[in-house]
Amino acid sequence: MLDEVKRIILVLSGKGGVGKSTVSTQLALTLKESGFKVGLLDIDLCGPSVPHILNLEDQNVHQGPDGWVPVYMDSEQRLGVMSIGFLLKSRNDAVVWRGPKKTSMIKQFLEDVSWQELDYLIIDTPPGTSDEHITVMENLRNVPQCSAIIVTTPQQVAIEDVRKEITFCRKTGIPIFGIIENMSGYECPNCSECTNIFSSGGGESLAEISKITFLGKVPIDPRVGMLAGKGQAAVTELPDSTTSKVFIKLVKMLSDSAVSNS
Ligand SMILES: Nc1ncnc2c1ncn2[C@@H]1O[C@H](COP(=O)(O)OP(=O)(O)OP(=O)(O)O)[C@@H](O)[C@H]1O
Ligand code: SF4
Repeated sequence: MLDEVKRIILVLSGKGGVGKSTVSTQLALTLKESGFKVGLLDIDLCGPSVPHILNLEDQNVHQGPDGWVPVYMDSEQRLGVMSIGFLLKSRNDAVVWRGPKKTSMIKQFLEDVSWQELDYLIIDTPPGTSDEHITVMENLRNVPQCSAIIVTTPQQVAIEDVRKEITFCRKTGIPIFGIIENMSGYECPNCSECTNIFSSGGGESLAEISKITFLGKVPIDPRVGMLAGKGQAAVTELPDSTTSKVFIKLVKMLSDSAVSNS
């Protein structure tokens, strides 16, 4: 049930492993820490990693009178989470469904979760442009205040896939809020020096060429990798890190754009 959701952000990536779930979870946690009411919906049916990242793997969802009740991260219920992972017996259970079954599962995820009132619903999608994306786009096309954040790494191969993602959003009519470049250089946990091990700036230049807002560069930071599995936010655990600053800025950009749209 999306009637009480003020704003939906789809998190997309052209390739797997670029840090889409890390961005989705850190964005959701930063929004929660900034005082918003947030939902995080993981529709990566073949590799749901959100329950693991948020340390919620032993949790189950149950049916309430108004639909599935999300798993809450906190007693004040400021961050609710729903993932196919909660419905699988083990993290290693693969979901081998064909198109129609996947489509109906995603529709249920979009329609039957009892989110209550939310400022933001973050949707973590699988990589690429699959059946899941088409179903989500078809169902959200007419929802006001729905936009996409595209996650990429700086390398050329990832950038090529992002171009396809941009075309997909433009064809399906979902506005792109911006592009975020993850794994952009390596931030040393000791002295915070950032070294560009690979190329850097590919996402930024693609954003410029495509006239899309660039949302920032998140470096490879081993400490951020270690937050996965603990459910902790970079903004609270690593407040001085570049990652924390990028997410605080992103939340401000989202809030400012909500004000300018209203
Ligand atoms: N900025 C970062 N610094 C350090 N480690 C990171 C960073 N971003 C992601 N990682 C690590 O990289 C791995 C892949 O990240 P993540 O699961 O977020 O990618 P993904 O794009 O969602 O992958 P998939 O689509 O295959 O599920 C994880 O182990 C994660 O902890
Ligand atoms: S970046 Fe600085 S602290 Fe990190 S390994 Fe190099 S010299 Fe040492």
